[in-house]
Amino acid sequence: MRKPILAGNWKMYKTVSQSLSFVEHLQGLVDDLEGVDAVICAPFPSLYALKSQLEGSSIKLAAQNLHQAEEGAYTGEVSALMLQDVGAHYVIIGHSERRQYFGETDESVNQKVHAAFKHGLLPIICVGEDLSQREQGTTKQLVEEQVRAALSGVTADDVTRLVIAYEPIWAIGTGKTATAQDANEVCAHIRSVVGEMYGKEKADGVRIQYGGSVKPENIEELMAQPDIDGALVGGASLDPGSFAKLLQGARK
Ligand SMILES: O=C[C@H](O)COP(=O)(O)O
Repeated sequence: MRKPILAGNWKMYKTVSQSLSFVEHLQGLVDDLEGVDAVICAPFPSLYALKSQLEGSSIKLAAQNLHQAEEGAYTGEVSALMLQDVGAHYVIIGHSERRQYFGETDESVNQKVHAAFKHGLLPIICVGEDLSQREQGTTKQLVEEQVRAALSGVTADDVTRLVIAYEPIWAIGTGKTATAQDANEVCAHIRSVVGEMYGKEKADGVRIQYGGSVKPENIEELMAQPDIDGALVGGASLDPGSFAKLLQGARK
């Protein structure tokens, strides 16, 4: 049985004080997180402050990116060790916005996955097609290539610790959600690819999220699908009331 995982990706929103106020408000709304892993993917400046505020809470922190190098002259970048040091537990890798605007490639995604594991961070690996790829019918092929590339060299022990987020690009921030059945079909395909690489037992242990215009109104329908184990939520994760409802809806 896979434990659902609901992650709020704040993207480039919220100052440190806004982040702290969000968590304070959320903690007043949610007192029981049994049955769901709650993750906040905050901007870099907020992570350290949130670490202290979340002391004793089961809410986990995630970063939204990392650099693959151990350290070095990479102005503006942040390493896995630095993120682990400020309390990150997970790190998003290969989000489509990073692939689109910052030149992230399947190769750099794979390097980042290895860098994350080396310092005890658990990757949330994002994959997904754009609208033209969906219309051309190449979604499964593309997602398969992304998954195979991202997991290259990852051990069978580590594979069950990471999370894969299927996010169709055309559904991100657009209000258009893939139907729950379509989303599940791609998530099931991702699981079968992991199965080909690592065996069915391992694949059955990997958590696969859906992302793209997830809201309190559609989370339960998505979570009812057998291969969807959680969600990576952008816009609807920015408000504590909405995030609390998403956490509630993510429990299976
Ligand atoms: O990381 C989250 C995704 O990009 C989804 O964003 P969204 O929920 O605003 O569509």
